[in-house]
Amino acid sequence: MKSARGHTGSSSSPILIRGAMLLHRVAEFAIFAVLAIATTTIFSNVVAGRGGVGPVAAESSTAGPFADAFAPTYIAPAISRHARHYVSIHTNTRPESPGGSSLAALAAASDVPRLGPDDLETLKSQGYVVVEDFLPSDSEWKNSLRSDVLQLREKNKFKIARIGQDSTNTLNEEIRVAETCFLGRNKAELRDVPSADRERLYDVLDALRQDLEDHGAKGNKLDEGLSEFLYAYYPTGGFYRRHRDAIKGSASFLREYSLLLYLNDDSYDAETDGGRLRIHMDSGGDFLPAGEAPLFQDVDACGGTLVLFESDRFPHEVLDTVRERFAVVGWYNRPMSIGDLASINSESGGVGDSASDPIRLAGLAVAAGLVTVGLINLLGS
Ligand SMILES: O=C(O)CCC(=O)C(=O)O
Ligand SMILES: [Fe+2]
Repeated sequence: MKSARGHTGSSSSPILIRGAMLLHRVAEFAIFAVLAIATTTIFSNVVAGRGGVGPVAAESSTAGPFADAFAPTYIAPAISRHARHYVSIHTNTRPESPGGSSLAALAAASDVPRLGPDDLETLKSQGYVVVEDFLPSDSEWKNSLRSDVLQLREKNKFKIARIGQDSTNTLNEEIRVAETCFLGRNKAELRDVPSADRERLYDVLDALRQDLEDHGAKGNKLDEGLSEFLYAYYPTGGFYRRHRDAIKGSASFLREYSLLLYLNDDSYDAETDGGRLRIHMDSGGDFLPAGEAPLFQDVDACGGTLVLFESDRFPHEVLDTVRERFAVVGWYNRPMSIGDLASINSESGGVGDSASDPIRLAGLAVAAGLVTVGLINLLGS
């Protein structure tokens, strides 16, 4: 017995010790991983200004060879040039978020337009939804937001829009001719031009985020601080050629839903004024694959129309404008995970407009460093 116990003891003890050591290292790594996520979150929030609606991030994705497999899971409508295939009926009194949310009361109280159950269902089933008259045509507020755009342009708050991610963020006037102004509740650059209408816009964007989070197809949490919103102004002769909003391997891949809310005035007529949004449904990325027939849906950029789509599914473009064109553009992002961190750092860098890039990248680098140290500890001894 004794010798058996002794025998057992002498061979199992190293196993136990190794097991304990391994557990210790796994725990160590877990702590590093948590620290890494916390660091990333803190940096995201610092950069985003921590308001409901954060500023930030790279503008839309860029041209480049298409790498990802793209397999639509729905049958798109027949090729369309100037027809809207889907029009969601909007009533001026939007129902509250079906599941109810902490924002529902606020939304109802301040007359914030919301998505209806049908809109959410359509988004879920086809990956995009076009909601005409999300802001009713007689909405004074829509006109006030357009005035806000003009006011911010006058105060030089708009920049010539760039394309691409971070360090590759380039001015390419063959791809895009537009001006943008990043938005966010705590955006320092906008503090000297306050606007109650813009504050209301943030409420609407927050409420939409809540609806998407509660009832969207993707089922992921949407990160308040990482969401990105901007005003886009296209002069006459403006456009934005075919592109994707979410590119694998870059921080734009955190984008779950793209949002467009048009602010054009009631006399806008897509037939004569141009500037339609074209949503592509072929199997390509930034380009239509050779030999494949074009398949797309055009959306008139009528003031008050809201468009939402899954960011990683639909290449899209803005057709040439014949008159100035106004839009709110945005992306609802999911929180960043360790997996994202690894893939973002191994490829083209983090999210960020040119001003916030270095900070964000430093944050990502610290976070990545912590993960690496954790890994080294785990593998090392
Ligand atoms: O203005 C629009 O309709 C689309 C803009 C867009 O696709 C973008 O900024 O990524
Ligand atoms: Fe886009």
